Amino acid sequence: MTLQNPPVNSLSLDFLTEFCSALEKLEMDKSCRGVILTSGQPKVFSAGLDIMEMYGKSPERCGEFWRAVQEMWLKLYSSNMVIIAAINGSSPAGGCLMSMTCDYRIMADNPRYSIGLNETQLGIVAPFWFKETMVNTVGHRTTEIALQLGQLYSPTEALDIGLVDKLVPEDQIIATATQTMTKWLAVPDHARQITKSMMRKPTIDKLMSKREPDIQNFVSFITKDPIQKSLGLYLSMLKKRKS
Ligand SMILES: CC/C=C\C/C=C\CCC/C=C/CC(=O)SCCNC(=O)CCNC(=O)[C@H](O)C(C)(C)COP(=O)(O)OP(=O)(O)OC[C@H]1O[C@@H](n2cnc3c(N)ncnc32)[C@H](O)[C@@H]1OP(=O)(O)O
Repeated sequence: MTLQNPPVNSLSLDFLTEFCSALEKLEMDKSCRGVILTSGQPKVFSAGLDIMEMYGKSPERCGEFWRAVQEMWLKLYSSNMVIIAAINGSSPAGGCLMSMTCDYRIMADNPRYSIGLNETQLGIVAPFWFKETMVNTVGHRTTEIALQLGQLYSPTEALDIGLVDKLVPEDQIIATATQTMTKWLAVPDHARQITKSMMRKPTIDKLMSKREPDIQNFVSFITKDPIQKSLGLYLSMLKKRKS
C-alpha cells in the first residue's frame, strides 16, 4: 500500500476513511497474506494527524475524526496480515503510531528524516493507546523519556532504541521489505497470527472497551481554548519555517 495524500500524507478524515476501506478489502482477500506500507510522497512517510482536522473544528467533527483515527489503529494493530513498514521519509506523531502498529519497521538511512511521538511539542498529549503501542515497541523507560520530551529520533537513534528494526539506503527499502516479507510468510499463518494476537490483545481490548470515553476525552481536550491556541501557534510555526 502506498500512502498518497500530498504534500505530506497527513491523516485527514477522508484519507483515514479511504485507508481503512482499502485495508479491510485486503484483510478479506484470502490471497493477500502481507502488506508493505510505504509512502508515495518524497521525504515524508506521514506527517501524522492532519492538524487542520483538530483546529477550529466543531466538537461533532472532532469526534468523527477521532473515531476514524481509532479505527485506523485498530485495523492495523489487529490485522491478521504481516504488515511491514517501509519508512521512506519522516514519520512524526500519528505517522510514528502508524509505523509502530506494523510487525516490522525498515527505515531509510537518511539523517534528515525523523520519527517519534512529538505530541508534547505541540502542547498536546499522546493518548493511552499511543503510549501503550510505544511501550510495547521500545519498553517503559524509553517511552517515558520519549513522550515527555516529545522526542523525534534520527534513523540511527531510532534503531538504537528499537523504534525501527533495520536501516537501509533509501533505494533498497522496498527490496529489503520484500525479502523480509518472504521470511515472515514462511511461518505458518495460524501460529503467527495467534502469537501476534496474544501479544497485542490486552492493548486492543483496552481501547475497544473505552472507545466512547476516549472520543469524549479527545473532544473535550482538543476544543479547549489553550489547546487550540497551542495548535494555532504550531501551525504558524510550520508555515513560517517554510518561508
Ligand atoms: C489527557 C489527554 C487526553 C487526550 C488527548 C487526546 C488527544 C490529543 C493528541 C492528538 C494526537 C495527535 C497526533 C498527531 O499526529 S499531531 C500531528 C503532528 N505532526 C507534526 O508535528 C508534523 C508536522 N510537520 C512536519 O514536521 C513537516 O511538515 C514534515 C517533517 C512532516 C515534512 O516537512 P517538509 O519540509 O517536507 O514539508 P512542510 O513544508 O513542513 O509541509 C508542507 C505543508 O504541509 C503542512 N503540514 C505539515 N504537517 C502537517 C500536518 N500534520 N497536518 C496538517 N498540515 C501539515 C505544512 O504546514 C505545509 O503547508 P503549506 O505551508 O504548504 O500550506
